[in-house]
Amino acid sequence: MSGALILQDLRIDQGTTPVVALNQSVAPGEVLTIMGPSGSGKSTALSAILGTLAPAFRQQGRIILAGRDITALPPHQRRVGLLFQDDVLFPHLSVGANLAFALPPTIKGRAARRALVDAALDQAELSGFASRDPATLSGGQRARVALMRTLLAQPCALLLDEPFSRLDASLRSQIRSFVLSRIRQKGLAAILVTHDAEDAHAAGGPVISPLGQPVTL
Ligand SMILES: Nc1ncnc2c1ncn2[C@@H]1O[C@H](COP(=O)(O)OP(=O)(O)OP(=O)(O)O)[C@@H](O)[C@H]1O
Repeated sequence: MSGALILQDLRIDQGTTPVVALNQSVAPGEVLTIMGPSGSGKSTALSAILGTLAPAFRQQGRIILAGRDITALPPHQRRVGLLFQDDVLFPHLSVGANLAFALPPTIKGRAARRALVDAALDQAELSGFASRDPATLSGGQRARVALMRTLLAQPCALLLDEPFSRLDASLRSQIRSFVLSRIRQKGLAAILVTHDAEDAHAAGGPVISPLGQPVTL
């Protein structure tokens, strides 16, 4: 299911200091980029959307995803996926089992679950990798499996927290294109947090600070 992610006067304060102030609508398939110096509130904005904001902060405003007000929902009911730089696969599970673990429990039956895992591996150009040990994958292969695992949970929106920063330059642009093409193909509303102007440029959407000011690249 896809739909817009609407941050309606989302405001997060720490004491009397505003950390996040966003009034923004992200269309299906669009990527909003949030940039800013260390400590400026980028991760705080993502935590609020995920539903994991620390108690030290005060939150106001509403978060609407695909027509549903998710502001007060617990994280597992929000259908918001997260991809981050240290995304690790479970080392004791095969690649296929790592992917199957992410599938919603509503998808029943071994054959149906297996078919979805195989289709995800195909899309990641990793057909035949289901029984592989994650430790035997290259960095790029691991990054593609981590993305497919996030997508198999069938999120409506995808948050990307510096997801490419551990990859070297050539792999970075390859994985970035792969991630962006999946976002467009699935029509996911996405928010990218990055320090990298090239990432922001490739994302193609608006670029703003956690306080909602436009950022010039
Ligand atoms: N759990 C917490 N409890 C209290 N204050 C916090 C907590 N997490 C972050 N902060 C503070 O909130 C502010 C925003 O932090 P945040 O992590 O959102 O910044 P950031 O832009 O993501 O930084 P970085 O680029 O370094 O990851 C900072 O002043 C930080 O010290």
